[in-house]
Amino acid sequence: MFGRILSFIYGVVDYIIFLGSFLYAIAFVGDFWVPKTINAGSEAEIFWQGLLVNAGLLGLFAFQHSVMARDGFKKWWTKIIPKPIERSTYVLLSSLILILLFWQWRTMPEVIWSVESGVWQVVLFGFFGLGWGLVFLSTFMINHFDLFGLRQVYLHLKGKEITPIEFKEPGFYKYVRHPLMLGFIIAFWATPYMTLGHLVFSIATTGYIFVGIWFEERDLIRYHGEKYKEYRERVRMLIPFPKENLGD
Ligand SMILES: C[S@@+](CC[C@H](N)C(=O)[O-])C[C@H]1O[C@@H](n2cnc3c(N)ncnc32)[C@H](O)[C@@H]1O
Repeated sequence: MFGRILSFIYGVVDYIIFLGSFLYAIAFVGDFWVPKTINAGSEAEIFWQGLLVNAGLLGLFAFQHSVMARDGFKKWWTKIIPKPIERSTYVLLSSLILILLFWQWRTMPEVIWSVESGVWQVVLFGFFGLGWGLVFLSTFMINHFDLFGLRQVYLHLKGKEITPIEFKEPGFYKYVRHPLMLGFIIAFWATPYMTLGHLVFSIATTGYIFVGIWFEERDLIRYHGEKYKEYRERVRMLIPFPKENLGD
């Protein structure tokens, strides 16, 4: 019982760290409210140095996120750490790498575009908010508490078996297969003030999202077989229009 309570506390603490880093990410990318943002903080003296540091930070996040989410890694990893805290540990490491990124990010202030019109600024901020809203709501449509490890430590606390999440098509998932990723793409690109640093961030994260989707769908087909294949035939990856309307 003691171990179960400890696992639960570990899961809750990880979730709080995740929530803090997620909220910070909104302000970091949006370039408001917090002292260190994508455009505010330390600038590398040599351009290539800054680019290398930023690429390294983004690469580290992508590497951790991709490797630790794979089945083969999980099988090996759960011989070392207990299964109920596997997801929480994944979430914790992701959050810590994000915090490292916020802290060590080098600004690259060269302006790529700057929207002066007040109306367009509001429109772009609206899309920025819409993107984050899409991310947040999509997590609840799949299973917010499973994605961030709380469900697993709760079931363990109650002495119940940890069952996998079934394939489903709730809410936004009826229109696109990856609404959460679509939300990130919108939030990362919708800005009235695009600097070179922000552009590097947006290009790298968008590229990584496509790689992540490829890996995720490979796993989803393995778990859910024909059901997911049929879903993929019928529903688009990211563009929320019925397939037949765009004729592919
Ligand atoms: C961070 S969520 C992202 C989901 C999706 N890629 C998106 O952008 O909305 C990743 C988890 O969602 C699960 N997942 C993705 N689509 C699903 C679906 N239609 N039904 C159930 N689980 C799904 C994957 O197996 C994975 O564990």
